[in-house]
Amino acid sequence: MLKPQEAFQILQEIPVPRQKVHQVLIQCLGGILLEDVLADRDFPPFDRVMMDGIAIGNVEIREWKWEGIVFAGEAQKTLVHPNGAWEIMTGSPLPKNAVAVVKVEDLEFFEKEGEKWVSCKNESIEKGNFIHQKGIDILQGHVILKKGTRLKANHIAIAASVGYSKLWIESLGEIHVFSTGDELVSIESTPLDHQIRSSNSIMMQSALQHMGIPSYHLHLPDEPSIIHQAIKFSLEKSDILLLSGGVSAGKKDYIPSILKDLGFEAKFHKIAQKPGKPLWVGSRDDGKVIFAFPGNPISTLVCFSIYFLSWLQDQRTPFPQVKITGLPAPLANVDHWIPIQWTSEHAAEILKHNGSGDLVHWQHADALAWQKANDTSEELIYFPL
Ligand SMILES: Nc1nc2c(c(=O)[nH]1)N[C@H]1C(S)=C(S)[C@@H](COP(=O)(O)OP(=O)(O)OC[C@H]3O[C@@H](n4cnc5c(N)ncnc54)[C@H](O)[C@@H]3O)O[C@H]1N2
Ligand code: MOO
Repeated sequence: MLKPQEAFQILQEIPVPRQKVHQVLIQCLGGILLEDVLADRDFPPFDRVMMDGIAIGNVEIREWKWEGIVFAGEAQKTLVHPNGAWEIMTGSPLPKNAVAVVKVEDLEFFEKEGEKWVSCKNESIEKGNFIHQKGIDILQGHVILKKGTRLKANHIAIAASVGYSKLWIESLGEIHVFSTGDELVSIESTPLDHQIRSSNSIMMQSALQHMGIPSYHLHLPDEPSIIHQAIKFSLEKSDILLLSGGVSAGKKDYIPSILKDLGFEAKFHKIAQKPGKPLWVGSRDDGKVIFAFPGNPISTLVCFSIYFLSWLQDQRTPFPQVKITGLPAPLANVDHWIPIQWTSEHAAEILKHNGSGDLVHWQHADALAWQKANDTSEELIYFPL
């Protein structure tokens, strides 16, 4: 049977299907930029005041005549008197002829002969203080975001600031998530004795949502014709499908044969690992990819976190070794994913649990330690959860 390491290698060969879309900015997070984004003006576009206080033209004196007040959003003023000061707010354009800004905390405003004055006790005032100089960040026409950037929240802010309300990106379309099994009922239901509430799909959907990936969920009964129809229909709308349940050896574990009927080639089915042995991953000639996870909640969690996310993000590598207390003896010929909880920065202990159907004891898991088959070492590499 395939080892986890071999499964990772196979996954690397399966391209992640992405679509080219001109997407509204709010939905661009996580997408890959297909165009250079240019600065439409200098940044900042004017000498921007960085502190509430006064703008002055003479840094040698400590008393200035008040000339007026300017707020952010008002057009640039002019400092008329060489020893004058404009009262200014953060974000306002520096008045013409001003060379420095002094913070309000260092100032005292007072009246002299019916006129308003301002003084400062601060000894060091230098030209340029608290002025965000026009064009110092970037000049108009220069590339502010490079093609190929994977968009994070800060990139979205930059695109907005240079006037791009839409971006050409390569993005994942909606991922369709299926739970399967006649024993499962919705979260809102009161289950009968032999039923359980479905938890796998919401676990996956919430993780996808956190990554900014839209998803759609459907629950399917253990009825081959319905499963076939629903998956066929989904494949017209979605490039990536995630399924849970129905992939092991039970009489109603129809998923692998249905996926074969729908034209999918199994890249692998079953990995020599615990939990998550019956994981099925396949693709079709048109680039569609399906991950069918073993139904036990922990098996889905482990396979989703380790295999699916590493494939999707093309970047998850295990973390360096950590010393773990309480490790069980290694399994013969089967790699073991062991839930661990941190006890200090570089050490962890194992969590005792009741197998891959036990969500309860796994709630404290910080990471998954990777104990390879027959490996007796006490230091293991791990994936954070
Ligand atoms: N004879 C064999 N039996 C089993 C094998 C095997 O190799 N030979 N493998 C075992 C392993 S390992 C796992 S893991 C499970 C996986 O089975 P399936 O993928 O076929 O999943 P189901 O049978 O449909 O469900 C298993 C278990 O998980 C619960 N489940 C399913 N979906 C959900 C959901 N959305 N939310 C919460 N819980 C879910 C389901 O009720 C079952 O209790 O097979 C072993 N058997
Ligand atoms: O994959 Mo199973 O998780 O060992 O129960």
